[in-house]
Amino acid sequence: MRQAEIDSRKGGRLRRHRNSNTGPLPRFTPAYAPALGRAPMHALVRLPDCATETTGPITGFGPTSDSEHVLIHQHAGTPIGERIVVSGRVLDTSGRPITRNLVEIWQANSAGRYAAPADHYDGPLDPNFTGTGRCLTDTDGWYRFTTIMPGSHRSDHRCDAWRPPHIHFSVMGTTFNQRLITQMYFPGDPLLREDPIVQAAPEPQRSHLISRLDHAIGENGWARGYRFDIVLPDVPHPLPAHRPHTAPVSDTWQTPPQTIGPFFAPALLRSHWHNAAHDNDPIAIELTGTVYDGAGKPVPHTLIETWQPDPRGNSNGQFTRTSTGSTGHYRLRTARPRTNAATDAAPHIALSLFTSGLNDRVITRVYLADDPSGNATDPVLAALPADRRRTLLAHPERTDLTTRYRFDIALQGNEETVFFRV
Ligand SMILES: O=C(O)c1ccc(O)c(O)c1
Repeated sequence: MRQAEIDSRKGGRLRRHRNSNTGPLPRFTPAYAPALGRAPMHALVRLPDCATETTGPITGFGPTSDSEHVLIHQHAGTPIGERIVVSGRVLDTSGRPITRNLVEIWQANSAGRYAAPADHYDGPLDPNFTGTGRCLTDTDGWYRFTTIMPGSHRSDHRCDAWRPPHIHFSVMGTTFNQRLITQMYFPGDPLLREDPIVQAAPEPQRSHLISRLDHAIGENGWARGYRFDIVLPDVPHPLPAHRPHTAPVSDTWQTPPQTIGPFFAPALLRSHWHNAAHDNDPIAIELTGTVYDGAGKPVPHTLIETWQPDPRGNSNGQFTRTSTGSTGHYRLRTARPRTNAATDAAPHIALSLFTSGLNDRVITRVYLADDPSGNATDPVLAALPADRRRTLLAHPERTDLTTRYRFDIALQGNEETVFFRV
């Protein structure tokens, strides 16, 4: 199909989106091809502030070693490329530093190739570069990585399109609401103007995706420095006595999300993170399902994270992270959700889904279908039309060892899952 034809079909779909007054999803962009089959068509449903989404995993899974922020020392030899230091502060819009918070990055090597099995671009791999790093912010919200300048990646969606060199950033934030995945770009890059992922972010936020050359951050004669600050939305803070360190910034300073893309696995996944329950926990449940696109096809390389606060209302809840891998299917293990002292909601699990084609994550809730009396009291379920309410129910499938629930997620189509705005 010719590009003009593709664009006009996409345009038609987008117009229908607008006319039906249901969407599109914020930051939907038809020029970013996988968005077409994946961006939900229904408007996001506003969630009331509730303990589930206003608590969070705080540091998530902390780094296991100090060297994880130096990406050029992870192998026996030195990776090929220009050395750079990337550093900045993580703040909220009140100017409060987000401290001891997990920042994770991943990027292509200097030839534009990711060391991820899902990347089939034929640029050379560098045996000395994985391109993944992690660190915790310090007490002023600073993070710092030493890496190499990424090359431009050939887009899978158009053979004549090259992504501007970029570094993917994942920041846990202090609550489920604040969780952010974005991308950092480099100043003066002519590819920025034509990249549909960058362009999907509205100005003035778009310019906050572009780092600043900063010699104070680099190391004289050894590495160039780039400054990239990340501003998360303000949320009720778990530490009310905490004093702002900088002046508050306006909401338009918030760092916009950017797609996770398909190549996050080496950076974000560890083999045990899909399991938040103890091995012999009698109340653990398994949650399994498939993520579907609008054509009913499974969606591979999708990141799923779940969160449920401790039922006593403190912040030691359960967090899981897993992916749909190459099959589109996911499996995780967590505690059976219980009634939470701090909410009037029926037991449920909060779930975020990040995938290529979506510049922002989508958020949903998992309720258990075998708790009809509890679900009948839930104000969020009650506010939904009956035919959409059922998309939030996980169905039990008994096994010998544990209770397994099935929760399929449809990004589009007749059974489109209800997605929320927080
Ligand atoms: O969604 C994608 O296909 C895609 C590919 C490569 C990237 O670097 C990226 O950010 C997204």
